[in-house]
Amino acid sequence: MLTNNLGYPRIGSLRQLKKACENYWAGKISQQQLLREGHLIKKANWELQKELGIDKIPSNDFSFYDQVLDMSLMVNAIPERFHEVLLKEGKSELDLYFAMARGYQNDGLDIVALEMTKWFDTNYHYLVPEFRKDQPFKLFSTKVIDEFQEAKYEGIHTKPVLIGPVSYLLLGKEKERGFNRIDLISNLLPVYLEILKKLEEAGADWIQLDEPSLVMDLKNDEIEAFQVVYSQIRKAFPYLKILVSSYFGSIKHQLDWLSSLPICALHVDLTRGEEQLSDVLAHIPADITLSLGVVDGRNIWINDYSKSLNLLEEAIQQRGEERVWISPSCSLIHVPCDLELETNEESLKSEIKAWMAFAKQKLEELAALKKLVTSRENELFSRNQKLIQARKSSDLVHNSNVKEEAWSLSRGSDTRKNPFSVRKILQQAHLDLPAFPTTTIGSFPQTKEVRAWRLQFKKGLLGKVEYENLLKQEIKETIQWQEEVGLDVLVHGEYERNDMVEYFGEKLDGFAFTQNGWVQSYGSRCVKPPVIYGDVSRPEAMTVEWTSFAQACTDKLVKGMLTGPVTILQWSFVRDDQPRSSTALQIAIAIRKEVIDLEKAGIKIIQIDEPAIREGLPLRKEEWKGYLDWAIRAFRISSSGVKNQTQIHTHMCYSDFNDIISEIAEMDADVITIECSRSQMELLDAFAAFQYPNDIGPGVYDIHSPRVPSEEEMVDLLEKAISYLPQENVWVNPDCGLKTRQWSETTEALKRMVNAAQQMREKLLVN
Ligand SMILES: CN1c2c(nc(N)[nH]c2=O)NC[C@@H]1CNc1ccc(C(=O)N[C@@H](CCC(=O)N[C@@H](CCC(=O)N[C@@H](CCC(=O)O)C(=O)O)C(=O)O)C(=O)O)cc1
Ligand SMILES: N[C@@H](CCS)C(=O)O
Ligand SMILES: [Zn+2]
Repeated sequence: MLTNNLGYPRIGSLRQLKKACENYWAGKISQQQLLREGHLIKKANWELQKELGIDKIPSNDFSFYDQVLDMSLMVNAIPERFHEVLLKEGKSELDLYFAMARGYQNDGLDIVALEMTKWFDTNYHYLVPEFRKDQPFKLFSTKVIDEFQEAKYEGIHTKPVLIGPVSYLLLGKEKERGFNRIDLISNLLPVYLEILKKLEEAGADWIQLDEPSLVMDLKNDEIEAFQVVYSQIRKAFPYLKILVSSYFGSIKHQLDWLSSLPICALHVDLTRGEEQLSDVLAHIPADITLSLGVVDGRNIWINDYSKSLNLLEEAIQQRGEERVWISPSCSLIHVPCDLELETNEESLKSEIKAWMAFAKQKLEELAALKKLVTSRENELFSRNQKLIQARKSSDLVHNSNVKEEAWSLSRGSDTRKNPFSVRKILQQAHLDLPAFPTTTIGSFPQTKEVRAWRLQFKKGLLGKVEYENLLKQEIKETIQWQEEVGLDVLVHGEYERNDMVEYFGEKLDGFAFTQNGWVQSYGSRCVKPPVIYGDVSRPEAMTVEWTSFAQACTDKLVKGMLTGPVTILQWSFVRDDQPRSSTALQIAIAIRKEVIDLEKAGIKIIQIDEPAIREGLPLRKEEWKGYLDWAIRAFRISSSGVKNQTQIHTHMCYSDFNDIISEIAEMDADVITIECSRSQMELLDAFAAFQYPNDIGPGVYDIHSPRVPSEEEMVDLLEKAISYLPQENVWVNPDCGLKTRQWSETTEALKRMVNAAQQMREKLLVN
């Protein structure tokens, strides 16, 4: 029986890739140095996997920015606006690649980046391929072949990984009307065939084609595309072994037609739909190898060997050891690299650490399971089972007061005192805001200085009072600056937060956090998801002091800034010993208390960010209702403890709301700010069609790109916005927080944004 890995984290265990990319973008290192750093990470990953005894080691799982963007470059899906980059002196394929990811504002060019969106239900973001009618494809980037050769040169025979052609098309977007992107399959397939030919010539035997769209609801023409693609591949390459890999859910609903797909191996995610195994065994022909994803690639808890071995044994009995592989459920890019780097008892108690496994430890688990399949009479097994039992009964996990509070929550705790129409009038009187009120989403640039102060504080090199005074000075200056620019609703800037989820994780009981547990979120940006191990409660106020300080610096309104329960849940590693809904409820109660305390402290506007509500949506529609019921209720519980006059904002980004607009309306936030600029306000279609009643701030400034939009662009976007929405409901704001931007970009962009709002007021004779 073989062990099979689908993908390994590519950021480097100390985030070497982040640092190298950012240095390259800043012109501090050469392209050669960047490529060298990439090579070192790949080499280290391949060697580690070999050392740990992984039989099928992936290549092309590395990426300098994003694996979907890599595919777009491979098949030459490069929108025309980027073509000029290569004509500029000294610009290479890699510069073109980064231009597509980040936009390009240089050498007299001003090019908007590709759109970015969530990778299925994860906190990873990919760059959306753009498709046009009858679009031709051709082989452009040979990265997959180069990386196979690179590994071969290091003495490692790898299994190249590509996103399968059907999922690649489904992940993209039609950029003009009158066609369906799946119809491009006949143009795309020849490029895949050409690549497979080159890989075969280079000596590859197994190829992994990731088709995560298999876990979604597929239309007939999409199923037909699967059938055409894989039979053509088999016809062209009778000796190449194709592993089709599904993940993030069950494929039970596809088995009727999947059973006749001419492939050599199929990967299934048994951590999400363990019950599918018996159906898979019954439907998938016995000569097809099954790669069983028994080790959770989305969470950090140790594997329960007893449970995994039961599944593996069921499969082995049916089709023999040689036709069963042991795998993580999906690529390991969604978990941090190495638990051994966690040595701080204060943030992660050793008792809890013993229940956890990161990417490296998960590979060790695969190797252990391979050993244990022959016999459980082994120290590895008994030690594992002891830890599983210890976690179940640990006092660290259970808090009866918290459970009691959740059970006894009074009826009506999830409803504001009056409907929005009443609240709007009261809030207008209370807040006295102009038409097209301007605001920002919360964070201001997290400069090197701010991060360095925090690092020094954490290392004990800076005292608490000194650290807090530095942050207060920063807040004071930010407030003054916002007043000067003329923004209407100010924010304190979130300087005290390392991250909008990790910060709350550090303040709440029931959470542990890591020193080095980085996971890629997009490009060079990483997060350290906190670990929810036990019942959640709020020992003390978390943001009141900072917000009150900011409010004391100005007569203008300062908006309190919180992260919502669903987002805290979604962006943490969660408990797997109770339903997500129970954990969400506990967090909601904690946030509700914070909202009430902010109101008591005189804060009149409070924003509860919920960018991950859409991301948490189950991948299959039939499961949506169950999720939305508890997720929306959690938000409502967190936000409904305040008076009518207190204005509740929420914020969402990277999401398409078309299909959940009525639930978004049920959240009943007084104002919702959303990301809209890259998609040119397309998202507002849904709000308009639904006649969304509350206020909306459609983002007019794409904060993911260093590019500064012009005032005219923002006016254009606002004009578009009021063609969808009643103008009295429209707010003016960027797409998201500004923590990743430089001050120079922020200053210019926000001045232009305030001017754009003023232009709208003048044009429409409102104030
Ligand atoms: C809004 N988004 C968020 C998502 N998920 C989150 N958990 N948080 C989010 O804000 N998902 C959707 C979107 C987009 N995603 C991201 C994700 C990450 C960032 C981001 O800016 N990340 C920062 C890291 C933030 C952080 O924790 N910083 C630490 C500093 C740690 C550090 O690097 N220290 C250095 C020393 C300081 C220095 O010299 O820079 C060191 O130790 O060497 C902190 O502030 O304390 C990133 O840089 O990747 C944005 C959007
Ligand atoms: N308040 C947060 C929201 C990010 S989604 C910020 O401004 O960074
Ligand atoms: Zn956001």
